[in-house]
Amino acid sequence: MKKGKLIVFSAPSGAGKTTLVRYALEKLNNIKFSISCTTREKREGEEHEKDYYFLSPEEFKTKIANDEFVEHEEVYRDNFYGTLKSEVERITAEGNSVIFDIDVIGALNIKKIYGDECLTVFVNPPSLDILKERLISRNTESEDKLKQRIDKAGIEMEKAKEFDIILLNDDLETAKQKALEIIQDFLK
Ligand SMILES: Nc1nc2c(ncn2[C@@H]2O[C@H](COP(=O)(O)OP(=O)(O)O)[C@@H](O)[C@H]2O)c(=O)[nH]1
Ligand SMILES: Nc1ncnc2c1ncn2[C@@H]1O[C@H](COP(=O)(O)OP(=O)(O)O)[C@@H](O)[C@H]1O
Repeated sequence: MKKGKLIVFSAPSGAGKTTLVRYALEKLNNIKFSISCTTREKREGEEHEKDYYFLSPEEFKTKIANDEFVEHEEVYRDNFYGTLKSEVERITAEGNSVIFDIDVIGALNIKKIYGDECLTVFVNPPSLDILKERLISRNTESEDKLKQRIDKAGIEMEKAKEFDIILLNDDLETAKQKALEIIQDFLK
């Protein structure tokens, strides 16, 4: 059986990585989503064990103590996120490749661990103003959470050059097709 590879999509909040990752998962059957753990509250429409493993801070800390994470971080104030070793093992053991939707630091850490077996894709918004508009129109964040995400975006965008590929998400259809091409090319 061919060993699975790792594809990491990353971007500032609101750039469109979740939209692109969901599209790729719909279209390609040899990639599976790495479900992360998080301590943030569940948004409307999200499901436990599908979008995230929604954990209490205590449950999250236990997993850190038991060394269950490949990487983990406090991405936003008081909100922890982490990739489980068991997710990567489960998916690659089935012969599938893993697709991640994680933050910029997490992405670069995964790349350090897995090297050439891993492709990092930075989803670039056309501009910071458009990023803000998308986040506002998604309508999922309080004023405070929105500000945290926007404040972090500039620093995250400076890291784009450390990624294997930068994917511009301006016209959504074009970006979706480009995302499929990038993944299929890497998995060839
Ligand atoms: N390092 C790391 N970041 C993660 C993980 N899971 C999700 N994230 C990132 O955490 C950030 C916040 O995610 P989320 O709360 O879903 O908000 P959104 O980006 O605004 O949709 C995003 O950049 C996610 O990609 C993970 O396992 N590890
Ligand atoms: N190319 C695009 N043009 C317009 N809106 C977009 C585009 N890509 C994504 N969006 C919208 O922008 C918002 C943020 O996208 P999302 O995938 O949640 O971003 P992220 O996961 O990076 O935080 C969502 O409401 C999504 O529908």
